[in-house]
Amino acid sequence: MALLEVNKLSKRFGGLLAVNDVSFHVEPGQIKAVIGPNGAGKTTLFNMISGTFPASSGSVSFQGRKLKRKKPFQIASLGMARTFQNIKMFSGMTALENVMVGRHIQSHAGFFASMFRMPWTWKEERDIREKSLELLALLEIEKYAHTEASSLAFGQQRAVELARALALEPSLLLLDEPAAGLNIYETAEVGRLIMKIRDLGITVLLVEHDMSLVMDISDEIVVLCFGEKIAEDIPKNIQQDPEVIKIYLGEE
Ligand SMILES: Nc1ncnc2c1ncn2[C@@H]1O[C@H](COP(=O)(O)OP(=O)(O)OP(=O)(O)O)[C@@H](O)[C@H]1O
Repeated sequence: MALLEVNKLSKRFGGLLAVNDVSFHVEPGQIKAVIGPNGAGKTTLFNMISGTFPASSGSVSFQGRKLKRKKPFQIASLGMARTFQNIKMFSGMTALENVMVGRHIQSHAGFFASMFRMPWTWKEERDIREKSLELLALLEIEKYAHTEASSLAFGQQRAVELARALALEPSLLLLDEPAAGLNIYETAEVGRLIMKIRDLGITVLLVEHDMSLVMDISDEIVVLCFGEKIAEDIPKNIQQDPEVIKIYLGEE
């Protein structure tokens, strides 16, 4: 069974059909990418999958369950975490605290009880701290655990963001332009981290403009153009697809 099924999904904004009848599957353990020129509908598609806004028609199923009318936090608690195009660190908080916030969302005690340090939350707090440090180590940024997150280099902030998303213990990770704002070295690093995350058994769906990253790490690619899916294949075939070449060269 597919982990995620996108079935005839459409989104209309007034007279504009931003996503038009798009269907695809994401299989467990895959890295799947959605690409397409500016305005192709990639972010709109992501927002419908993660519950940011409802689809005009069509459906999304996750782990065999339809997600209709579920709010983003409900979808996240089912095991689908996402990151955003613009990195959003909690200001005034260290890298570790940023990850701990992600973990608190799914803790028993709840965010407020933990904030006020109720006695019954102490053990849970210690566990959350330990698990968050493990995630920082996994993403190779443990030495920045106690540095204010917003003062880190972009590539390191991206890694903190990935750790914070992993703190939800997702089975599917949605990444919205993970290489946005990164230089080529940081992009290569993020690519390596994404593959490391996949190797832990976490499925990844990403939207990305950086073609070398997409071609390097994806198992399969969906190409959108003016809201429609025009191709879906392995990277080697996408690179040779005449229609895909035309829209990218046309864009240049
Ligand atoms: N909230 C909205 N209201 C009206 N139109 C919108 C809205 N969000 C997106 N659009 C339009 O829908 C189309 C698809 O936009 P979307 O942001 O999904 O594309 P994209 O592929 O993510 O583009 P980019 O690569 O530039 O981020 C565009 O024409 C955009 O102007």
